[in-house]
Amino acid sequence: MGKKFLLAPDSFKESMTAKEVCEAMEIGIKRAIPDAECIHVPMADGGEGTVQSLIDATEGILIKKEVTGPLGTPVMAQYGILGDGKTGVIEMAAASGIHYVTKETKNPFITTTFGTGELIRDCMERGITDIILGIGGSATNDGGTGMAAALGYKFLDEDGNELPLGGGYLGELDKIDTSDVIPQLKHINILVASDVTNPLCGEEGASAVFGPQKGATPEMVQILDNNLRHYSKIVKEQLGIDMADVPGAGAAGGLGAGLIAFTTSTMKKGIEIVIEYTNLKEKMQNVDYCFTGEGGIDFQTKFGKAPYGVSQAAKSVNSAIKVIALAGYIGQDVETLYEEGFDAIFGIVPGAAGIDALLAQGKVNVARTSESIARLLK
Ligand SMILES: O=C(O)[C@H](O)CO
Repeated sequence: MGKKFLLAPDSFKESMTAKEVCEAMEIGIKRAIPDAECIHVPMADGGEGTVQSLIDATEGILIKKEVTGPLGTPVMAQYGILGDGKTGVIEMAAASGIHYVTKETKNPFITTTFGTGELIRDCMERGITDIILGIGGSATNDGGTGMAAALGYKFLDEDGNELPLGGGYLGELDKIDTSDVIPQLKHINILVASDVTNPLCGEEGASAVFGPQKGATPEMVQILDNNLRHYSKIVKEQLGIDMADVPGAGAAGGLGAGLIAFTTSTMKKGIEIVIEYTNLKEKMQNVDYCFTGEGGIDFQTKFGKAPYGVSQAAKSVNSAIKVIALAGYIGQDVETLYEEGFDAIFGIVPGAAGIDALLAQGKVNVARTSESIARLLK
């Protein structure tokens, strides 16, 4: 009987989607072992590429939707519906990401997560009840108020006027009006995959740590931080929810906090969500070898990146499964991963070349490296 290989790489950013990496791995393996059985499970860790990988892994569909971008102008975003037909998967950056602003236009006083809320609303209108929401890579610092506004919450000043969108105005927040919240919202469960565990405010908070990359000067950081503190005080007083110190509340400019306050949400590590929704462990039964990988692998891989999740899953299913990782770039202290379930780690780069050429040749390099490895496994 042919050897059984499970192929579960993350994408190699700017070079290949996770699905393309699976295909290139299979080409290489079959050159060495023609009767090898290859199971493809494209992976992700909750960040960029999660929608594509989960759609590919579950045979879901991609939905395109025009929404309000971070600067208030329309952007064309996309999200996924998984193969089960009832789970939506959204990357907040698709609607509210930092790639929509430039050096000239970035301004966390006015950027908004409204478009992320519109994507959630679109899911609801299609009868979706469960949403996986990857948060991070945002242009925003609005505490998720824009997202909530798209779902019917109103943020009012002391004269009863609605505040303009953006984190710069939250210092004037006096009342949160819930009378127009979309009723179905309470039936939606959101599984939040956050890229960081920072709290909402303070030295480790959203404004201080991530505000500068979104265009905040030191003075703006101070104002934004005070505004988020004031906002969390009002939420606590009026809605009885204390979100300030929840790990991840400060992710995506405080969208983490907004999700806790205004929706039924659970935060979980992105890779755990992906492992669950792709049924990775079930697919690992009776597997001989597990190939994984990512554009870059180093000691940080063990802090929740996809190849780490895959190695842990494989060893928990059967410690005899050999876990083999491929990467374009192998970085610092990679040998520490040998204690984390990785059996071998291979670089795919054949020799010195410009980065553009290497990115363009990703599939060839993955296939060749996979073939070489598979020749040892015949
Ligand atoms: O979007 C951001 O603020 C960072 O990615 C942290 O979540």
